Amino acid sequence: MSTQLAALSNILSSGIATIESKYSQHGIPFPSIDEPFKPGPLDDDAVLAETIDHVIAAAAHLIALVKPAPRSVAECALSFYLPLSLSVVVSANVPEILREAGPEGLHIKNIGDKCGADPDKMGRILRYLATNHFFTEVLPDTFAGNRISSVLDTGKSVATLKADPMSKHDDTSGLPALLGHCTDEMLKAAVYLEDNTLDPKTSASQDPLDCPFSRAFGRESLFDFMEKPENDFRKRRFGAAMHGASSSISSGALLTGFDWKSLKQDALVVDVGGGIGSTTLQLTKAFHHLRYVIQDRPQVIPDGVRFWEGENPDALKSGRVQLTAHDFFEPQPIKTASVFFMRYITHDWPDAYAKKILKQLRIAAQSYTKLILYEFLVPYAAPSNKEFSHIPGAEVPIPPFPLLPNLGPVSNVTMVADLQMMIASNAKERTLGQFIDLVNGTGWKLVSIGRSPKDTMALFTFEPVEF
Ligand SMILES: C[S@@+](CC[C@H](N)C(=O)[O-])C[C@H]1O[C@@H](n2cnc3c(N)ncnc32)[C@H](O)[C@@H]1O
Repeated sequence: MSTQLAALSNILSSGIATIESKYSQHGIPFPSIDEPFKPGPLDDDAVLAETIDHVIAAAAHLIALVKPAPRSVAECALSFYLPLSLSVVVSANVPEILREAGPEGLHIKNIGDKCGADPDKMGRILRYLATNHFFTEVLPDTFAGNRISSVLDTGKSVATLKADPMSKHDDTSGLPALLGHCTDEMLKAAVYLEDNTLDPKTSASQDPLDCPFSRAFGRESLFDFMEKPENDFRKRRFGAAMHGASSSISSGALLTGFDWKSLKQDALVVDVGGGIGSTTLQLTKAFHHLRYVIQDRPQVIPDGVRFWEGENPDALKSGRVQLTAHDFFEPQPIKTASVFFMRYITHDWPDAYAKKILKQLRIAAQSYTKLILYEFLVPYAAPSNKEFSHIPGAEVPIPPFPLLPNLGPVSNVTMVADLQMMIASNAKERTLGQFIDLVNGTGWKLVSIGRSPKDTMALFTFEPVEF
């Protein structure tokens, strides 16, 4: 019987061999960390995606085994410096400054001059990031961008960013915006996690305002907070961050987890709480025969119009895509939807509130209407007890020994999204059992779960039932 160390070593060596052979079969080199990130021809290769997940899980498992436990704790206790350092460099436009400097990089004196920060302090922050493979220290005190830092780059010139800082995140990938949202308002709220979890006044509360965000910023929702005039930059950044969230993870399950082609010509898809419409944009690119309505709070609609005017103005002009204000706690005015779709909505609300949203949609549904939720599905770190194995898509393959059933840190995006929801609104990402509990009594029944390699989210399809 193989030891854990030997089994992990085998997963790593066979995984690396598979990765190298896949790349050599396609006649392309494995991407260098010194080159900017670019989507590649193998990005949708399912075998490669699974192999990479196993390699990541094995490498993390190996580190957990071999690193002395006191060192694990001490390093973890100080790991908050990583997002904090990234926050500094993104706000100071360092990824753009270093892109303009090219592969030779720039000395910290010049970086400091260009971003108006003390060179010594900026250099120390950059060295910590380079030590963790964000950026490269090409010569002592001289830094260049690399593959990881390239995704923190808005793609705009430094001059443009300085001339119009409010628009920094408009028309970008949204990943620098996602980083900014997480390391600004969310990180400032997250430091209250311990106080909120252990305070008997808030510990068991389901009130969205009894959350760490309220402790940090006052008793108002994240959305009300964003809509204050002084938070206009944060609101625009949040819209872009949601777009970044879609581009950072494959949307495989969105497109393949439900048979969108089976919907009739001009069937209506309503993206409820659709934000600026970044998910609808992906659907419109893939499914031309459908009509789409994006509903959100009135304050969000102008940002949505601006987004569509940049991305696909014809869709608005032709009426194939419409943006309308609607409060999803109020009766749903559209009664002919083929699909009520929601991404990142149930995760924003504790069960009692999310149930109200689902009930309003059920009241407006026809017998043919489907409810589709595109959300994270929290995987247990324990083996499945097969409770829901009758639902297509509920079970996933068991990874090789000794990897955790949820592949450990491969599931971290889902795990931290769950904590992020606890911070923002006392809400949650849900396990499958928690989704079943959520829809119980709302008139919807889960009929399938669509998943796709590389997509950390799942597409849940529900059909109406009596309630
Ligand atoms: C996490 S964002 C998700 C946006 C979009 N579904 C996406 O995935 O890009 C949550 C959205 O819910 C909207 N929202 C919050 N409260 C709402 C309400 N009562 N009625 C309608 N939309 C609401 C917010 O404005 C925000 O756009």
